[in-house]
This record gives sequence, C-alpha cells and structure tokens, in this order.
Amino acid sequence: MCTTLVMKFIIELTHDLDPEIVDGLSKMLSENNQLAKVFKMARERLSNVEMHLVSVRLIGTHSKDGRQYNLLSRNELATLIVGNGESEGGQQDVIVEEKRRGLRRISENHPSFMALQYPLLFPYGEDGFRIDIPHRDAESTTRDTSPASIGQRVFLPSSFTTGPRYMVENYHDAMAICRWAGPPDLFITFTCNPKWQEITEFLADILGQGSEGRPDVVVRVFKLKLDELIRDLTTREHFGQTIEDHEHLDAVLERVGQKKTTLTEWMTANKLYAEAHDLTYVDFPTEWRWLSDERKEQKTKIGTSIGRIYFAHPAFGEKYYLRLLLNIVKGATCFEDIKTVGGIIHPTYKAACHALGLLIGDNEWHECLHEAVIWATSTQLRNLFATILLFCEVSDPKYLWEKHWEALSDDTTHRQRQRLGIANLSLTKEQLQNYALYEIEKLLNIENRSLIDYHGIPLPDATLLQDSGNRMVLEEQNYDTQSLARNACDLENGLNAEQRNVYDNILEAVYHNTGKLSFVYGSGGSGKTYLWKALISKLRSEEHIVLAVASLGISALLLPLGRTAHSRFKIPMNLNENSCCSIEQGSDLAELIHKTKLIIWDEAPMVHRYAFEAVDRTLRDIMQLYSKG
Ligand SMILES: Nc1ncnc2c1ncn2[C@@H]1O[C@H](COP(=O)(O)OP(=O)(O)OP(=O)(O)O)[C@@H](O)[C@H]1O
Repeated sequence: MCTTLVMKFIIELTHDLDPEIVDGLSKMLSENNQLAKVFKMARERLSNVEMHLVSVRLIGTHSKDGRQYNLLSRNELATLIVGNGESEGGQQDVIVEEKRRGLRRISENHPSFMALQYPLLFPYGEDGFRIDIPHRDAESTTRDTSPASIGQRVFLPSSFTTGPRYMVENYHDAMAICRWAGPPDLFITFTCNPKWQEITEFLADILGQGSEGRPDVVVRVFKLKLDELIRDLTTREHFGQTIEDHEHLDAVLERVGQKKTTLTEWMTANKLYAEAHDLTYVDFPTEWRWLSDERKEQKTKIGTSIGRIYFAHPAFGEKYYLRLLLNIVKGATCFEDIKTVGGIIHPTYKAACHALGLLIGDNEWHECLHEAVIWATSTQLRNLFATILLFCEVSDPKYLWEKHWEALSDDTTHRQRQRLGIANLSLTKEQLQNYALYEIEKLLNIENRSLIDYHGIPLPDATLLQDSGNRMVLEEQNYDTQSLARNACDLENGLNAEQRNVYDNILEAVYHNTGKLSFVYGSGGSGKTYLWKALISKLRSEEHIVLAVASLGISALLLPLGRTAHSRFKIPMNLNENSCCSIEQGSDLAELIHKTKLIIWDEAPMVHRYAFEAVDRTLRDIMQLYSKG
C-alpha cells in the first residue's frame, strides 16, 4: 500500500482514537513484537535514503519451522523495503531485504504474513497459517472420517432407547401381547405438530423465531403430550384395563451370574408357595408380579401381565432346549428340576427334551416354525427354514415344507405387486410356492447345498419363475377366473347359430393347437363384439392368454382389456413392404406373444395391409425362435 495513503488512512482512523491507548499499544508492540522492531529498523534505513514515493509492504522471511509460538529472530528478518509497488502485478506480497542475501519477494502464505497483517492479534509476531499446516486435532479428524479405525465394536444394549435391540424388544413385546389378546383394534401413532398452541405461544415472544430454530421447545412439548397420552391410556384407562409385559428369557440367560432373576425368583416362589406350582415360567406373570426394586416375585391379582420368552434359534443349542422345557415344566425349584424327567436328572436340557418326547419325529422343528410365524417376517422364516434343513437333521423335509409353505411365501404377493406395480396382482399357489422355493434354494446354495439334497421338497420351476417376473404375462393372467367363468357361461348360452359356429370353430383350433386364421365378417350390430367377449371370457377363465386388439382406439375400448394393434404389437408408423414390429427377441412382450393362445383383431380392415404383414413377419420370427429353443 502506498505510504501516503497509509498515512492518510491512519490519520483518518486515529482521529477519534484515544492517544493513550494508541501509545500503549505502540509501546507494547515495539517491546514485544519482533516484527515491529524490524519495522523500526526499516524506518531508520529509509530516513537515510533520498526517496519520496515509496511503497512498503511487509512480511517476515523465515521459513523454517512454523509452530505457533516460534518467534522470529532479528537475524532472520532484516528489513522491509521499498519500491513503487506498481510493478508487482498487484500481488499482496512482499519484498524484504534479508541481511545476508539482499532483496527477496515472499509469498502470502509465509508464516509471518498473519502477524504482519494483524499485529494486535499476533502481538509477539507469532506464526500464522501456511501451506500444509498440520491440524491441531489430526487424530480425531482421522477418526471422524474413517469409522473403521475406531477400534472395539460396541453393541448397544436393548435398554438403549431407539437402538436396534430396543426396537426388536418392543416388537417382540407387541407380538406377545397380540398373541395373548388378539390383533389390536387401534394402532396409535403419535406425531409432533410444530403449530401446537403451546409451541406457537412460546415462540411468539421471540422476534423472528420459528419452530425449526427451537427443537428443544418442540421436543419438550412433544414429550409432555406423549406422557399425558400414556397416562390417559394406562392410569386413567380410557380403553379399559392395561396390561404389562414380562421380562424375557434372553435377559435372564445373559445374567446367569446374577443372584436374582425372574427365572430364579420363579423357582424360589415354587419353593415357598404351593399355589405357584400350577404355572409354567411363561404363565407365571399372569398371576405373579416382578418387583424390580426388590428383585423378587410377589403374588398379585390375576391377569395383569403377559409372559414372553424370547425366541431362541435352534442354533443356540442348550438355550433352545431350555426354552422348550420352560414352556412345559411346572413348579421347578432349581435348574436340576427343569432337567428332571420321571425322577431322572438328565445331564443336558436336550436329553430332558428327548426323554419328554419333544424331539420325536420333527415335532420340535414344526413347533419352532409354528412359533416363529407369530413374529418373524417371511424372509426370517425362510432363513430359519434353511437353517433347520441344513443343521437339524429333519426326518421328513417334504412334510415340513408342505405344512409351512404358506408362511414361507407370505410376502411374495406383496413383493411382486411392488416390483411390477400391479396393485391387484394375485398369484397362483404354484407361483407362490415357487418363489419361496427359489429363495430357500438361494440360501442353501450359500452353504453349498441344494433342495435336491432334501428328499421330497420340490425344486423351483425356472419357467414359472420367469413368468412371475414378466409383468405383461402376469397382467394377462391376473383375472378373477371364477367370475369370468360365470360370464363366459352366460355369453355362451346366448350365442345364436352363426355365432356359435364361429365360436366352436375357433375354440377347437385353440384347444387342439392347430393354428388358424379366421376372418369374421358381419354388418354393424350383427354381434361380432358379443362373440369376441364370449371367446375372451371363456379362454381367460381357463387361464389362457388372449390378446384383444383393435385397429382403432374406440373399438379397442369395447373389448375386455383391449389395446390398439399398433400399441400392442409395436407396429411402426411408417410402414413399407419390409417393415417389422419393434419387438425384441426374448423380451417380455415376445414371451407374452409366445404364450398367447388367441389373438382377436377387431376392425382389422381399417389398417394398411403392410401392418398385417409386419405383424405376421414378427410373429413368425418369435415363434420360430421359441420352437428352435
Ligand atoms: N347372441 C346375442 N344375444 C344377445 N345379444 C346380442 C347377441 N349378439 C349381439 N347382441 C347385442 O347386439 C348389440 C350389437 O352387438 P355388437 O356390438 O356385438 O355388434 P357388432 O357387430 O360388434 O357391431 P359393430 O360392427 O357396429 O361394432 C349389442 O348390444 C349386443 O349385446
């Protein structure tokens, strides 16, 4: 910056300043700031040179270490010089004269730049920013950006609100309640509204404050209201008496080392009270109450709590068998009692299950799947089924499959509806089974096994699977066959002699797969559309595919699920004698055409001959490929 300008600027600035403060600062800088000392030296030098227009811009010269409190030494920075500034291309830097080397230009990124620019912020002339300055908290930055290096994994316990285990706990509690009380009548969700009166009134007192800026207020009001709702439901019993769920086995088993758990207290109660002997561990909370403060059970009025034992996977070993026993054994006073069958204490829970006949045949696996059906998703069930097949030596896999296939494919229709975007899609029993088998086969393949290894379970049918992925085929098969059959019967009965003749001819060709081209001619109102409808209903009710097309859009509307021929067969707009339809071999549409039993083309003469030729050529291509395949 030009010195005259600097001076002018300083005079303007200092006009209102307290001279005492300025003197104090100046004194402080000249005593402590190495750069200020250098400044002084420059001034002395300039005063010895005859020069009127000078431009002085400063920067230190040392470029070694740059830690924050490393001070300059007078040897490093000699003086600040000089020039007219114009020739420096407007760069914000610096020409200094080092004592030993003469004039040098220095970068803005030099460590002393900040100290010179803002002397009051860097009163000792400390180093400022520079290139590659290390981050003070470099370690934590690495941790933030790379979670893999955090170290030990921590599993959040189920007591951690909103954690995955907490959610699963709640889900299982809900399922236990549903099992005991039946499906819920009400499903209450409680959401927050930032326009609630309490929130708006509070924010009205703060100018320009919206609810988005005060989540603390929103959350507090939400919690207050939520607590109030819970009180309405529990204490005030708006919907009647409320029940509570019981501590579950999983927690009990994890705390085996602890002196008192619900399981041990169940046994203690069995020791002390004869009336407790009639209850299994699961049924116990229906008549007894767990006092968590005192960690003991206490007799209470009947029907206040629901018992639940956490599901134990068959792969859990002894835990699984203990769980089986706890569903049956009554009045046990110690762990040995649970293993005692017919006066014999068995060494393991599994042996006790054997002695009780729980493991005869595949009972345990049927029971396992039967219980899991209550809470598990179909995906989880298929995983469980695959695990049972792989590791549990099932004696009759076919029966296990036949008994549980519906639960294993429960999500299929929903998934296919979502995937294909057909809201009312319905799948046949074979398709549902096939999907589940395919998913199970994939799970078994991961373990290098296959359904072939399990005698009696059918293998997934590849063609059915292919169809279930073809939206067009599914659409053409997705009819209510029963109502179509009734409709077909009515229409068939109403056919006149001529219509009947055509009807029988066409049906015969369809049923015998002879292949036939029929041209039906009749004046307006003679009953052609009626005939089409009769044919379409008849064949669709028998799950055959019929493509109903018309040359004109208006005629297509009169046919059940009718489309224009151009749209259905992708006939090109500009036709010539060599035109073909744009249907790719192997596409869904080609697959649909291949499966089609009958094509009805209404108002056929309304389009050019080339259109028929194009369709004919394309159909031949498609059918030829499939017959070769
Ligand atoms: N066998 C029949 N029994 C009862 N009603 C019939 C029969 N055949 C035709 N119809 C009735 O006659 C009317 C005209 O029939 P339809 O629409 O099928 O004729 P169309 O030949 O398709 O006419 P257009 O060529 O104008 O389209 C309809 O209301 C239809 O229900």
